[in-house]
Amino acid sequence: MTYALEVKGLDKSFGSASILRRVAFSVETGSTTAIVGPSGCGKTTLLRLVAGFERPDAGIITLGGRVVAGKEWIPAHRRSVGYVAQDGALFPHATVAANVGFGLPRRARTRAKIAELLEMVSLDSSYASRRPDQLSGGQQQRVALARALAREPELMLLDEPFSALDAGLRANTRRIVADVLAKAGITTILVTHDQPEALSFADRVAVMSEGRLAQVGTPREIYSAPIDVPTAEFIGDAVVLSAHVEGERARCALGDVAVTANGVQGEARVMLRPEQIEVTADGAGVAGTVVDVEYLGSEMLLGIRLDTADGVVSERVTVRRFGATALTPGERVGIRVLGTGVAYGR
Ligand SMILES: Nc1ncnc2c1ncn2[C@@H]1O[C@H](COP(=O)(O)OP(=O)(O)OP(=O)(O)O)[C@@H](O)[C@H]1O
Repeated sequence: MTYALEVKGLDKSFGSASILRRVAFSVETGSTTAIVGPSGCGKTTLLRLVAGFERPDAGIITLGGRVVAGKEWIPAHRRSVGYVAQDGALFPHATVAANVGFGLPRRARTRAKIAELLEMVSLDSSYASRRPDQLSGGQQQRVALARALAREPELMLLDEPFSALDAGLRANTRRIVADVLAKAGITTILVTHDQPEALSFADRVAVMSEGRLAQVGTPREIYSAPIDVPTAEFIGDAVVLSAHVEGERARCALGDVAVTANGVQGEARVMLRPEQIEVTADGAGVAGTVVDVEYLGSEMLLGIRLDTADGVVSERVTVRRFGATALTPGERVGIRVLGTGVAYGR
Protein backbone atom coordinates (compact mmCIF):
# COMPACT_ATOMS: atom_id res chain seq x y z
CA MET A 1 0.00 0.00 0.00
CA THR A 2 1.40 3.41 -0.91
CA TYR A 3 0.44 6.33 1.24
CA ALA A 4 0.56 9.92 0.08
CA LEU A 5 0.42 10.99 3.73
CA GLU A 6 1.08 9.26 7.04
CA VAL A 7 0.61 11.03 10.35
CA LYS A 8 1.65 9.45 13.65
CA GLY A 9 1.33 10.64 17.25
CA LEU A 10 0.82 14.28 16.28
CA ASP A 11 0.58 16.73 19.18
CA LYS A 12 0.14 20.49 18.94
CA SER A 13 -0.52 23.10 21.63
CA PHE A 14 -0.84 26.86 21.42
CA GLY A 15 0.31 28.23 24.79
CA SER A 16 -1.38 26.13 27.44
CA ALA A 17 -4.18 24.99 25.09
CA SER A 18 -3.71 21.47 23.76
CA ILE A 19 -5.20 21.53 20.23
CA LEU A 20 -4.21 18.16 18.70
CA ARG A 21 -3.66 15.02 20.73
CA ARG A 22 -1.95 11.89 19.39
CA VAL A 23 -3.50 12.27 15.94
CA ALA A 24 -2.71 9.35 13.63
CA PHE A 25 -4.04 8.49 10.19
CA SER A 26 -2.93 7.52 6.68
CA VAL A 27 -4.14 8.69 3.28
CA GLU A 28 -3.85 6.40 0.28
CA THR A 29 -2.35 7.80 -2.90
CA GLY A 30 -5.06 9.04 -5.28
CA SER A 31 -7.80 9.03 -2.63
CA THR A 32 -10.02 11.82 -1.32
CA THR A 33 -10.38 12.24 2.44
CA ALA A 34 -12.71 14.62 4.24
CA ILE A 35 -11.84 15.75 7.77
CA VAL A 36 -15.04 16.80 9.46
CA GLY A 37 -15.66 18.08 12.97
CA PRO A 38 -17.22 20.94 14.91
CA SER A 39 -15.76 24.43 14.83
CA GLY A 40 -12.58 24.75 16.85
CA CYS A 41 -11.78 21.01 17.08
CA GLY A 42 -8.41 21.46 15.34
CA LYS A 43 -9.07 20.68 11.66
CA THR A 44 -7.28 23.72 10.22
CA THR A 45 -4.38 23.23 12.63
CA LEU A 46 -3.96 19.66 11.39
CA LEU A 47 -4.00 20.83 7.76
CA ARG A 48 -1.48 23.60 8.48
CA LEU A 49 0.88 21.07 10.09
CA VAL A 50 0.63 18.84 7.00
CA ALA A 51 1.24 21.84 4.71
CA GLY A 52 4.27 22.89 6.78
CA PHE A 53 2.92 26.27 7.96
CA GLU A 54 3.25 25.14 11.58
CA ARG A 55 5.58 22.71 13.38
CA PRO A 56 4.15 19.91 15.54
CA ASP A 57 5.26 19.59 19.19
CA ALA A 58 5.57 15.83 18.75
CA GLY A 59 4.84 13.22 16.11
CA ILE A 60 5.86 12.36 12.57
CA ILE A 61 4.45 13.50 9.22
CA THR A 62 5.50 11.55 6.12
CA LEU A 63 4.61 12.75 2.61
CA GLY A 64 5.05 10.22 -0.20
CA GLY A 65 7.44 8.17 1.96
CA ARG A 66 9.58 11.23 2.93
CA VAL A 67 9.59 12.45 6.54
CA VAL A 68 8.74 16.17 6.48
CA ALA A 69 8.18 16.66 10.21
CA GLY A 70 9.75 14.58 12.96
CA LYS A 71 13.50 14.00 12.86
CA GLU A 72 13.59 16.15 9.73
CA TRP A 73 11.84 19.47 9.15
CA ILE A 74 10.98 20.32 5.56
CA PRO A 75 9.42 23.80 5.13
CA ALA A 76 6.17 24.38 3.24
CA HIS A 77 7.76 25.56 -0.04
CA ARG A 78 9.77 22.33 -0.31
CA ARG A 79 6.75 20.07 0.22
CA SER A 80 4.77 19.03 -2.84
CA VAL A 81 1.53 20.27 -1.33
CA GLY A 82 -1.17 22.63 -2.65
CA TYR A 83 -3.34 24.61 -0.22
CA VAL A 84 -6.63 26.35 -0.91
CA ALA A 85 -7.97 28.40 2.00
CA GLN A 86 -11.55 29.30 2.90
CA ASP A 87 -11.39 32.73 1.25
CA GLY A 88 -9.04 31.69 -1.59
CA ALA A 89 -6.46 34.24 -0.39
CA LEU A 90 -5.94 35.64 -3.91
CA PHE A 91 -3.75 38.70 -4.35
CA PRO A 92 -6.46 41.38 -4.69
CA HIS A 93 -4.54 43.83 -6.90
CA ALA A 94 -3.11 41.23 -9.27
CA THR A 95 -4.93 39.86 -12.32
CA VAL A 96 -6.22 36.30 -12.50
CA ALA A 97 -3.26 35.48 -14.79
CA ALA A 98 -0.76 36.88 -12.27
CA ASN A 99 -2.46 35.01 -9.42
CA VAL A 100 -2.35 31.69 -11.29
CA GLY A 101 1.17 32.40 -12.60
CA PHE A 102 2.40 32.86 -9.03
CA GLY A 103 2.28 29.06 -8.68
CA LEU A 104 4.49 28.57 -11.78
CA PRO A 105 8.24 28.91 -12.25
CA ARG A 106 8.90 32.27 -13.98
CA ARG A 107 9.79 30.82 -17.40
CA ALA A 108 6.62 28.67 -17.41
CA ARG A 109 4.29 31.66 -16.94
CA THR A 110 3.08 31.68 -20.54
CA ARG A 111 -0.35 32.75 -21.72
CA ALA A 112 -0.97 29.20 -23.00
CA LYS A 113 -0.09 27.59 -19.66
CA ILE A 114 -2.32 30.02 -17.72
CA ALA A 115 -5.17 29.34 -20.19
CA GLU A 116 -4.66 25.59 -19.73
CA LEU A 117 -4.85 25.90 -15.94
CA LEU A 118 -7.96 28.10 -16.15
CA GLU A 119 -9.55 25.59 -18.49
CA MET A 120 -8.85 22.82 -15.95
CA VAL A 121 -11.07 24.65 -13.47
CA SER A 122 -13.72 25.42 -16.14
CA LEU A 123 -12.85 29.13 -16.51
CA ASP A 124 -12.54 30.75 -19.93
CA SER A 125 -9.13 32.28 -20.68
CA SER A 126 -10.87 35.66 -21.15
CA TYR A 127 -10.98 35.88 -17.33
CA ALA A 128 -7.16 36.06 -17.25
CA SER A 129 -7.07 39.87 -17.31
CA ARG A 130 -9.70 40.40 -14.60
CA ARG A 131 -9.00 41.19 -10.98
CA PRO A 132 -10.40 38.94 -8.21
CA ASP A 133 -13.08 41.48 -7.22
CA GLN A 134 -14.50 41.19 -10.77
CA LEU A 135 -15.23 37.49 -10.20
CA SER A 136 -17.95 35.66 -8.28
CA GLY A 137 -17.00 33.83 -5.08
CA GLY A 138 -17.10 30.46 -6.86
CA GLN A 139 -14.89 31.75 -9.68
CA GLN A 140 -12.40 33.13 -7.14
CA GLN A 141 -12.16 29.73 -5.48
CA ARG A 142 -11.55 28.10 -8.86
CA VAL A 143 -8.71 30.60 -9.55
CA ALA A 144 -7.25 29.72 -6.13
CA LEU A 145 -7.44 26.04 -7.11
CA ALA A 146 -5.79 26.76 -10.49
CA ARG A 147 -2.97 28.56 -8.66
CA ALA A 148 -2.51 25.55 -6.34
CA LEU A 149 -2.66 23.12 -9.30
CA ALA A 150 0.06 25.09 -11.12
CA ARG A 151 2.63 23.69 -8.69
CA GLU A 152 1.60 20.14 -9.68
CA PRO A 153 1.30 19.07 -6.03
CA GLU A 154 1.19 15.44 -4.97
CA LEU A 155 -1.25 16.34 -2.20
CA MET A 156 -3.98 19.00 -2.32
CA LEU A 157 -5.28 20.43 0.95
CA LEU A 158 -8.64 22.20 0.80
CA ASP A 159 -9.57 24.16 3.93
CA GLU A 160 -13.33 24.81 3.81
CA PRO A 161 -12.97 26.22 0.27
CA PHE A 162 -16.73 26.25 -0.38
CA SER A 163 -18.00 27.58 2.94
CA ALA A 164 -18.35 31.22 1.84
CA LEU A 165 -20.46 30.26 -1.20
CA ASP A 166 -24.26 30.12 -1.25
CA ALA A 167 -25.95 26.71 -1.54
CA GLY A 168 -26.34 26.38 -5.33
CA LEU A 169 -22.91 27.77 -6.17
CA ARG A 170 -21.42 25.67 -3.43
CA ALA A 171 -22.71 22.36 -4.85
CA ASN A 172 -21.67 23.34 -8.39
CA THR A 173 -18.17 24.52 -7.38
CA ARG A 174 -17.71 21.38 -5.27
CA ARG A 175 -18.55 19.17 -8.26
CA ILE A 176 -16.14 21.05 -10.54
CA VAL A 177 -13.33 20.88 -7.98
CA ALA A 178 -13.90 17.18 -7.24
CA ASP A 179 -13.89 16.46 -10.96
CA VAL A 180 -10.66 18.41 -11.64
CA LEU A 181 -8.81 16.69 -8.81
CA ALA A 182 -10.07 13.21 -9.74
CA LYS A 183 -9.05 13.74 -13.40
CA ALA A 184 -5.60 14.94 -12.34
CA GLY A 185 -5.35 11.96 -9.92
CA ILE A 186 -4.27 14.25 -7.06
CA THR A 187 -4.60 12.94 -3.52
CA THR A 188 -6.91 15.36 -1.74
CA ILE A 189 -7.81 16.23 1.84
CA LEU A 190 -10.84 18.45 2.40
CA VAL A 191 -11.55 20.06 5.74
CA THR A 192 -15.19 20.93 6.35
CA HIS A 193 -17.71 21.27 9.15
CA ASP A 194 -20.50 20.40 6.72
CA GLN A 195 -21.43 16.73 7.16
CA PRO A 196 -23.25 16.15 3.82
CA GLU A 197 -20.30 17.79 2.04
CA ALA A 198 -17.88 15.37 3.75
CA LEU A 199 -20.02 12.32 2.93
CA SER A 200 -20.52 13.29 -0.73
CA PHE A 201 -17.03 14.59 -1.57
CA ALA A 202 -14.74 11.96 -0.13
CA ASP A 203 -14.07 8.24 -0.30
CA ARG A 204 -12.84 8.34 3.31
CA VAL A 205 -14.13 10.48 6.14
CA ALA A 206 -12.21 11.28 9.33
CA VAL A 207 -14.37 12.60 12.16
CA MET A 208 -12.51 14.91 14.54
CA SER A 209 -13.57 15.82 18.03
CA GLU A 210 -11.65 17.95 20.54
CA GLY A 211 -8.27 17.43 18.93
CA ARG A 212 -8.59 13.69 18.35
CA LEU A 213 -9.75 11.57 15.46
CA ALA A 214 -12.87 9.81 16.71
CA GLN A 215 -13.33 7.58 13.65
CA VAL A 216 -11.96 7.11 10.12
CA GLY A 217 -13.91 5.11 7.55
CA THR A 218 -15.88 5.17 4.31
CA PRO A 219 -18.82 7.61 4.26
CA ARG A 220 -21.19 4.64 4.53
CA GLU A 221 -19.39 3.19 7.58
CA ILE A 222 -19.33 6.56 9.32
CA TYR A 223 -23.03 7.16 8.68
CA SER A 224 -24.39 3.67 9.35
CA ALA A 225 -21.94 2.40 12.00
CA PRO A 226 -20.68 5.43 13.94
CA ILE A 227 -18.25 4.60 16.73
CA ASP A 228 -20.27 6.32 19.47
CA VAL A 229 -23.40 8.40 20.03
CA PRO A 230 -21.71 11.84 19.73
CA THR A 231 -20.24 10.81 16.34
CA ALA A 232 -23.66 9.47 15.26
CA GLU A 233 -25.31 12.76 16.24
CA PHE A 234 -22.60 14.88 14.62
CA ILE A 235 -22.64 13.13 11.25
CA GLY A 236 -26.42 13.17 10.72
CA ASP A 237 -29.82 13.18 12.40
CA ALA A 238 -30.02 10.36 14.92
CA VAL A 239 -32.82 8.81 16.95
CA VAL A 240 -31.32 7.48 20.19
CA LEU A 241 -33.54 5.39 22.47
CA SER A 242 -33.05 3.54 25.76
CA ALA A 243 -33.01 -0.19 25.09
CA HIS A 244 -32.41 -3.62 26.50
CA VAL A 245 -30.16 -5.64 24.19
CA GLU A 246 -30.07 -9.43 24.00
CA GLY A 247 -28.01 -10.98 21.25
CA GLU A 248 -28.60 -8.88 18.14
CA ARG A 249 -32.09 -7.63 19.18
CA ALA A 250 -33.00 -4.53 21.16
CA ARG A 251 -36.26 -4.00 23.02
CA CYS A 252 -37.08 -0.31 22.99
CA ALA A 253 -39.99 2.12 22.59
CA LEU A 254 -40.09 1.17 18.89
CA GLY A 255 -40.60 -2.51 19.73
CA ASP A 256 -38.20 -5.35 19.07
CA VAL A 257 -35.52 -3.99 16.72
CA ALA A 258 -32.61 -5.73 14.95
CA VAL A 259 -29.28 -4.18 15.98
CA THR A 260 -25.56 -4.49 15.42
CA ALA A 261 -24.68 -5.09 19.07
CA ASN A 262 -20.86 -4.82 18.86
CA GLY A 263 -20.68 -6.83 22.10
CA VAL A 264 -23.09 -4.50 23.96
CA GLN A 265 -25.64 -6.48 26.03
CA GLY A 266 -28.25 -5.59 28.65
CA GLU A 267 -29.14 -1.97 29.42
CA ALA A 268 -28.04 0.07 26.43
CA ARG A 269 -28.98 2.71 23.87
CA VAL A 270 -29.99 2.05 20.30
CA MET A 271 -29.39 4.50 17.42
CA LEU A 272 -31.48 4.65 14.26
CA ARG A 273 -31.46 7.15 11.40
CA PRO A 274 -34.79 8.98 10.85
CA GLU A 275 -35.19 7.42 7.38
CA GLN A 276 -35.21 3.97 9.05
CA ILE A 277 -38.46 4.84 10.80
CA GLU A 278 -41.55 4.68 8.62
CA VAL A 279 -45.13 5.81 9.14
CA THR A 280 -47.22 2.84 7.99
CA ALA A 281 -50.08 3.42 5.54
CA ASP A 282 -52.55 1.26 7.51
CA GLY A 283 -51.65 2.36 11.05
CA ALA A 284 -49.91 -0.97 11.77
CA GLY A 285 -46.83 -1.07 14.02
CA VAL A 286 -46.03 0.85 17.18
CA ALA A 287 -48.67 3.52 17.92
CA GLY A 288 -47.88 7.16 18.56
CA THR A 289 -49.12 10.73 18.19
CA VAL A 290 -47.68 13.38 15.91
CA VAL A 291 -46.48 16.23 18.14
CA ASP A 292 -44.81 18.52 15.61
CA VAL A 293 -44.24 18.82 11.89
CA GLU A 294 -41.31 20.60 10.22
CA TYR A 295 -42.06 21.22 6.55
CA LEU A 296 -38.88 21.33 4.42
CA GLY A 297 -40.30 21.29 0.88
CA SER A 298 -39.36 17.89 -0.56
CA GLU A 299 -39.48 16.28 2.88
CA MET A 300 -41.05 16.64 6.29
CA LEU A 301 -39.58 15.94 9.70
CA LEU A 302 -42.26 14.57 12.01
CA GLY A 303 -41.88 14.54 15.78
CA ILE A 304 -43.86 11.57 17.15
CA ARG A 305 -44.50 10.76 20.81
CA LEU A 306 -44.72 6.96 21.12
CA ASP A 307 -47.39 5.35 23.30
CA THR A 308 -46.01 3.89 26.50
CA ALA A 309 -45.65 0.13 26.31
CA ASP A 310 -45.24 -2.11 29.36
CA GLY A 311 -41.89 -1.48 31.03
CA VAL A 312 -40.71 0.92 28.32
CA VAL A 313 -40.45 4.69 28.82
CA SER A 314 -42.43 6.91 26.46
CA GLU A 315 -40.08 8.49 23.93
CA ARG A 316 -40.21 11.02 21.16
CA VAL A 317 -38.76 10.09 17.78
CA THR A 318 -38.06 12.07 14.62
CA VAL A 319 -39.25 10.53 11.36
CA ARG A 320 -38.28 11.72 7.88
CA ARG A 321 -41.09 11.57 5.31
CA PHE A 322 -40.71 12.36 1.60
CA GLY A 323 -43.37 13.80 -0.70
CA ALA A 324 -46.26 12.10 1.12
CA THR A 325 -49.54 13.69 2.23
CA ALA A 326 -49.20 16.07 5.12
CA LEU A 327 -49.75 14.94 8.69
CA THR A 328 -50.76 17.40 11.38
CA PRO A 329 -50.03 17.55 15.11
CA GLY A 330 -52.44 15.41 17.14
CA GLU A 331 -52.90 12.73 14.45
CA ARG A 332 -52.51 9.12 15.53
CA VAL A 333 -50.05 7.07 13.47
CA GLY A 334 -48.44 3.64 13.38
CA ILE A 335 -44.73 3.35 12.78
CA ARG A 336 -42.23 0.60 12.07
CA VAL A 337 -38.46 0.26 11.84
CA LEU A 338 -36.62 -0.61 8.65
CA GLY A 339 -33.19 -2.27 8.68
CA THR A 340 -30.80 -2.52 11.59
CA GLY A 341 -29.93 -0.09 14.38
CA VAL A 342 -26.65 0.20 16.28
CA ALA A 343 -26.34 -0.55 20.01
CA TYR A 344 -24.14 1.49 22.38
CA GLY A 345 -23.43 1.08 26.08
CA ARG A 346 -25.27 3.36 28.51
N1 LIG B 1 -1.90 30.39 15.92
C1 LIG B 1 -2.73 30.12 16.93
N2 LIG B 1 -2.49 30.60 18.16
C2 LIG B 1 -3.31 30.31 19.20
N3 LIG B 1 -4.43 29.55 19.10
C3 LIG B 1 -4.71 29.05 17.90
C4 LIG B 1 -3.90 29.30 16.75
N4 LIG B 1 -4.45 28.64 15.69
C5 LIG B 1 -5.56 28.03 16.15
N5 LIG B 1 -5.72 28.26 17.47
C6 LIG B 1 -6.81 27.72 18.33
O1 LIG B 1 -6.85 26.32 18.12
C7 LIG B 1 -8.19 25.84 18.17
C8 LIG B 1 -8.44 25.01 16.92
O2 LIG B 1 -8.47 25.88 15.79
P1 LIG B 1 -8.65 25.32 14.32
O3 LIG B 1 -8.68 26.51 13.41
O4 LIG B 1 -7.65 24.28 14.04
O5 LIG B 1 -10.08 24.66 14.41
P2 LIG B 1 -11.08 24.21 13.25
O6 LIG B 1 -11.57 22.87 13.65
O7 LIG B 1 -10.43 24.34 11.92
O8 LIG B 1 -12.23 25.28 13.41
P3 LIG B 1 -13.15 26.02 12.30
O9 LIG B 1 -14.03 24.94 11.72
O10 LIG B 1 -13.91 27.01 13.12
O11 LIG B 1 -12.21 26.64 11.31
C9 LIG B 1 -9.07 27.05 18.31
O12 LIG B 1 -9.45 27.15 19.67
C10 LIG B 1 -8.18 28.21 17.91
O13 LIG B 1 -8.54 29.38 18.58
